[in-house]
Formats: sequence, C-alpha cells, structure tokens
Amino acid sequence: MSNPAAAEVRVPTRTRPHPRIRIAHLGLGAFHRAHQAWYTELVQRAEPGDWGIEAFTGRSPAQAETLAAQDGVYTLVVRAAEGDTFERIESIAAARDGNDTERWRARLADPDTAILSLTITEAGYRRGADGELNLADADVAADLQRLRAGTGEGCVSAPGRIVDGLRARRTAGSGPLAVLSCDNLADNGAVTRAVVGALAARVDPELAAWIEANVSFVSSMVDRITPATTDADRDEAATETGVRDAAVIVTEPFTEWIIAGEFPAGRPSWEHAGARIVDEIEPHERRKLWLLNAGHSLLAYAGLARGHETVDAAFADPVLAERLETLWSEAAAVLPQDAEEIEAARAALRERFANPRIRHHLAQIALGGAHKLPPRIFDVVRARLAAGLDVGTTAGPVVEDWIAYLQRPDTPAAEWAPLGGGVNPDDLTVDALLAILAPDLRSAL
Ligand SMILES: NC(=O)c1ccc[n+]([C@@H]2O[C@H](COP(=O)([O-])OP(=O)(O)OC[C@H]3O[C@@H](n4cnc5c(N)ncnc54)[C@H](O)[C@@H]3O)[C@@H](O)[C@H]2O)c1
Ligand SMILES: O=P(O)(O)OC[C@@H](O)[C@@H](O)[C@H](O)[C@H](O)CO
Repeated sequence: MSNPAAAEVRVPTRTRPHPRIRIAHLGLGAFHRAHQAWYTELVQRAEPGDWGIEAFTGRSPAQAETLAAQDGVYTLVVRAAEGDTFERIESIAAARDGNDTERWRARLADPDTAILSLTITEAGYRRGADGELNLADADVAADLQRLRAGTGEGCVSAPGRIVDGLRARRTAGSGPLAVLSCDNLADNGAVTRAVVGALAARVDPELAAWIEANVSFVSSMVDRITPATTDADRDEAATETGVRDAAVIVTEPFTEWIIAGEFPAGRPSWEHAGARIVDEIEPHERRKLWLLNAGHSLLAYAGLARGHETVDAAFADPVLAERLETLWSEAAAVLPQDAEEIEAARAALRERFANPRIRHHLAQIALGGAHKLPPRIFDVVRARLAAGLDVGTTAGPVVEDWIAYLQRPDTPAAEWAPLGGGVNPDDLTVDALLAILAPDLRSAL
C-alpha cells in the first residue's frame, strides 16, 4: 500500500523475538539477503526460535552498520515483470563488521554455531590460475604471518579469517561444524576445503588435521538474480510500504538452492522452504554455471561493447540473443541433463533475462572475469574436447570481448591484477591471456 508520509518515520522492526544464533555468515552482501537469509526466514516463520544468523561483512563495515541500525531486519522486494511484492526478513539476528575479530572468533567458538556459510565472491577464495590457494597474494601472505604469530588479529582474506575462526573453535572445544559455500564456483565445497586446508597446514599441521576431522565442506548451487540496490529502489520501496528501509534488497521471483554434503551439527529444514538436498552437486552446478552464468558473462562483455547497460537491454539485441542461443547449444551438448530439462532451463532463462524491471547492470557482472571465465567458459570448452567435440564458436569471441573490456578506460585497474604484471595492456591477445589462465586451451581457442 502506498503511504509516502509514513515512509519518513517508520523503519523495519522485528515481529518475532530474536532467534538463537546457529549460523555464522561471511559476506553480508545483497545475495545473502535475497537467498540464504530468505530460505532461513521461511524456516523461522514455520518454526520460530532457532537458526538465527550472525552475518559478517567481507570487506567494508558499511552494510553491517546499515543493517545493525535496523536490528538486522530489512525488506526484500521480489520484482516480477508484472509488479513487486514485499517481504520482511528477520532471520539475521546480528550484523557485524568482518574486521571485528573478537566477535568473529566468539561466534565460531560458540558451541551453538552449527554452520558457517559464505558469499565472498569468486575472487574471495584467493585461488591462483592453477586453482590452488594463491600464497603469492599479498593479503594471504600477510594473514599467514599473522596466524603463525598466534594472534590472527587483523586477518583480511576470507581463508585467513576462516582459519582464525576455526582455530578459536578448536581451542574452545566446541566440536564439528559445516562450512557451506554459496558462491558461483564449480564444486565450491571442495574449493573451500582446499584453500582453508592449504592455509591451515602452513599455520599448524595439527590445526589442519583437526579441521579435516571436524569440519565438513558443503557444496551448493545457488541461483537468484540479485542486482545491487539503487537509491531509486529504496525510494520506491518506502513509497509502497510506508517503511523507510536503508537496507532494501531487490531480487527476482525465481530462486533455486541445491545442497550436497554433511552438516555434523545440524541444519535448518531448508528443504521445507524449497531447497533440494542431493547426493551429487556437479550436474546442477554445471547446468547453472554453463547456461545462466556463462550467458551473463557473454552478455556483459559483448553488451558493453555494443553500448548496452543492463541484461534485459543486451538480451533484446538480436545479435547478442543469437550468440547466446549458440553458446547455450554448445554447452547443452556436454550437459548431463536430458534435452527436455535443458530446454526448460533455457526457456526460464529467456524469461528471466528479459525481465525489464530487474535492472542488472552489465558492469557489475563484468567484474572479476579472471575468476568467472574459467568455470563459466573454459570448463565448457574442456568438456567439449573431452567428449570428442570441437571447441565451439562462442568461447573465443567471449574471451576477445573480455579483452576489449579490460582495455576500456573505465574498467577498474583491479581487473588486471589476476593477470600479473607481465602483460602489456595494449597488445593483450587471447593466446597471452590463455597462457596465464588456461594454458591447456592455448592451442584450442
Ligand atoms: N547477486 C547475485 O545475483 C548472485 C547470485 C548467485 C550467487 N551469487 C554469489 O554471491 C556473491 C556475492 O554477490 P552479492 O550480490 O552479494 O555481491 P555484493 O557486492 O552485494 O556483496 C559481496 C559480498 O562479498 C564480500 N566480498 C567481496 N570481495 C570479497 C573478498 N575478496 N573476500 C571476502 N569477501 C568479499 C563483500 O564484503 C560483500 O559482503 C557473488 O560473487 C556470487 O558468487 C550472487
Ligand atoms: O554474482 P557474480 O559476480 O558471481 O556474477 C554475476 C552474475 O552472473 C550472477 O550473480 C548471477 O546473477 C547469479 O549467479 C544468478 O543466480
């Protein structure tokens, strides 16, 4: 209901008592609040009292400060092509600055804590081109020194913070827990295990052995398109709900969560909210990464080059829509699902990408290409070659478009960092790029 006058005075407030905190989350961004916190909210509405989340920011404290000022409560705007619906989300019991080491350790050391979930971006796992923990990363190297010195105070990388927190849990004798990755990476649980294990082994082999014996690393496929919130989104929500909410999140109606792994200290009944618990994650991850995310990356780089700003605008461009369909067909040839299931996923994506009311900026999707292209584009090429197929016609042009994006004057300098210092921006070639990120594909693409 529209109520602009009240919008200036009311803020979101809690309608249920604070739940007992059982989940620690690292990466308090938009996606966590549209996805895992929403599933957990549905569980809490049915069974109040348990499974509260204490969420920590990954880098800047800003999101924690905004949310903490509202006692963790915020409005989720579910934006369909036809209109918006508004949901109050109360599952986050506490929002914290990730730099608050004392609070972080206390949360991980608390025997109530059963799960540490993550949305730290692909880059946050600090892997090098070989897929292993990048020990040459300056933050990782500094965190290793801090952890070896015994304090761990001031760790900045996600692997550093996780090792520090798990050490606190071991010292407290608080028993096993699950680490649950919710980032767009293939086999994200195994990736998390590898980077955490590699760092822990260099800090203290006994800690690494404890982690191996007590911590399960759960994989999940996550899907819900959630763009960065704008001032216009906040103003519209205030007008419609009568609540002035600085922490509004806008998301699409579609949502999917598929989870595989053990939760040794328990978990919420997320399946009652629509999540699926499976034995094998890989087919689901591939479908999502190779259709949705690969499609997003194609539209981002080619769309920016053709003057588009958002996904729906790029998708409405017939040239790009045709390239996208070809990319999907090339991926479909090496996906394990049957033709009917793949066509259903493609049909849903056509509708989702065309939603004109989700203003998903290509510039946001374009960020982090060095970490996004390997699972989204290169792995498809590898699968095609392994199946005796050709490389297809779409991967090479995506890499060329990415190079053009890297060379744009408005591209953040940080986008070059994963390529190392040895590349000349003016004459970066597909071959030079593959030599760094995917040497096995040099002669193929
Ligand atoms: N937004 C989506 O549509 C969507 C959908 C599926 C999955 N995801 C996953 O969630 C991630 C976050 O997306 P978002 O929309 O919340 O982005 P966001 O920009 O709103 O938030 C990013 C979060 O990650 C943290 N972070 C960023 N870099 C980090 C680093 N190097 N180390 C540790 N933490 C870091 C930030 O502090 C912040 O909490 C994505 O990268 C992706 O892996 C997002
Ligand atoms: O969130 P990122 O940065 O990994 O990638 C941008 C988008 O491709 C991605 O967020 C999708 O919107 C999402 O994966 C949909 O579920």
